[in-house]
Amino acid sequence: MSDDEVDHELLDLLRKSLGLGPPDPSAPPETKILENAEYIYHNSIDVALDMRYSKLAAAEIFKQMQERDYGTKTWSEHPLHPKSKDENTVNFIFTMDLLNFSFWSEKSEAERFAVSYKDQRWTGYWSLVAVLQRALDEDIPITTPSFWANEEECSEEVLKKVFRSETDEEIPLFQERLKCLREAGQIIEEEFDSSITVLIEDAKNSAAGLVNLLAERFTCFRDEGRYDGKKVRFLKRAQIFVADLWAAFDGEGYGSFNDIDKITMFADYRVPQMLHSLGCMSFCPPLEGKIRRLEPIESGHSWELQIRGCSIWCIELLRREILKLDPDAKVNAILIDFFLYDLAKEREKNGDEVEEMIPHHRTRSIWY
Ligand SMILES: Nc1nc2c(c(CN[C@H]3C=C[C@H](O)[C@@H]3O)cn2[C@@H]2O[C@H](COP(=O)(O)O)[C@@H](O)[C@H]2O)c(=O)[nH]1
Repeated sequence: MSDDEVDHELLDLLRKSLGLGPPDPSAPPETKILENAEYIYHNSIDVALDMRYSKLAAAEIFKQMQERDYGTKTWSEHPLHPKSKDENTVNFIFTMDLLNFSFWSEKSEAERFAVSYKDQRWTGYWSLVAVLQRALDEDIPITTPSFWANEEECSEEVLKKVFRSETDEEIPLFQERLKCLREAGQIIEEEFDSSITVLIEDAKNSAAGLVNLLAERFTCFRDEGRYDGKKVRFLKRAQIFVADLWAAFDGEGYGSFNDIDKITMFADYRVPQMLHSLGCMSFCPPLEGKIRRLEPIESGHSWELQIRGCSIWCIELLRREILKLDPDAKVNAILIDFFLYDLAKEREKNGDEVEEMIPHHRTRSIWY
């Protein structure tokens, strides 16, 4: 019996013993991600959050977001993000967030995987966006699910060309990315009429519902762990897919969700680094030492789960603090997260303060 089935079995027993009926199918969907993050935070001994710095950071973040008029429209202003409000952008975003993981390299800045596109050299997340845009320019239908499932047309050789690098280093986890494409292509063809918009429509405008649907039907989106024996969900790429849709479509059309504020921060490796540099999050000496020595932390390790869970909870605290400053603030976990990611990349680009920042933690996985 899988963990899931055990959980359901126990829940059913508990319901019966309390004289409760079966779960109400009409109840709004929940992801349990924020609840799990709070659980991790309250049971963390190696990662801590600092309330004073979090209050200061919340005020500063809110001030800068207002000064920059930071909102959903910012998403489309990024040079590489698609601008059209149509199905092509839906497909682009799905492909992007299917593969939106693990860009960090052990090599130097000059030797790491990099993509040259539109006269610029892109690394990290932006190298993936550049790869997709370049492939489309070269008439390779890289954002079409039926293409991914077709091993003749979408051969490993074609994908090597799609993901070709300016350097000798190939994109990290190339084989895992290929598997994600194959799995997603097959499932979308078999269960969603080969259409990502059908998948979105199945969630009936619920952000939480769409996140749960992705986690349920695609193993490559099932980003979960076990902390202190309890199953915890992060679902980072499923959540950022919904968030990217919402931002790209400015909350309309395919980006229209009636519960978008149920989406939490995306537990990646860049935003926790920002939270540390803002003084909001700190690590016990052995963990901090491991991070500073760039030593790998294995996926699922307690330290990794604490970093991810406490980061999600920290952004929730920042969100609550901002709403205390201004109850009408148009701010949610998504926009705070996006803002902190963009701020991290701005700092990296300007080269300022980067030395002082702690390195990001090194976990190699397909989850983020
Ligand atoms: N929490 C969070 N994680 C994010 C993003 C983004 C990009 N989102 C764009 C969309 C809207 C925003 O305005 C951004 O322009 C990528 N990542 C994650 O970071 C890592 C890549 O880091 P680096 O190697 O340095 O590029 C990798 O785990 C990737 O999955 C985000 O927004 N939030």
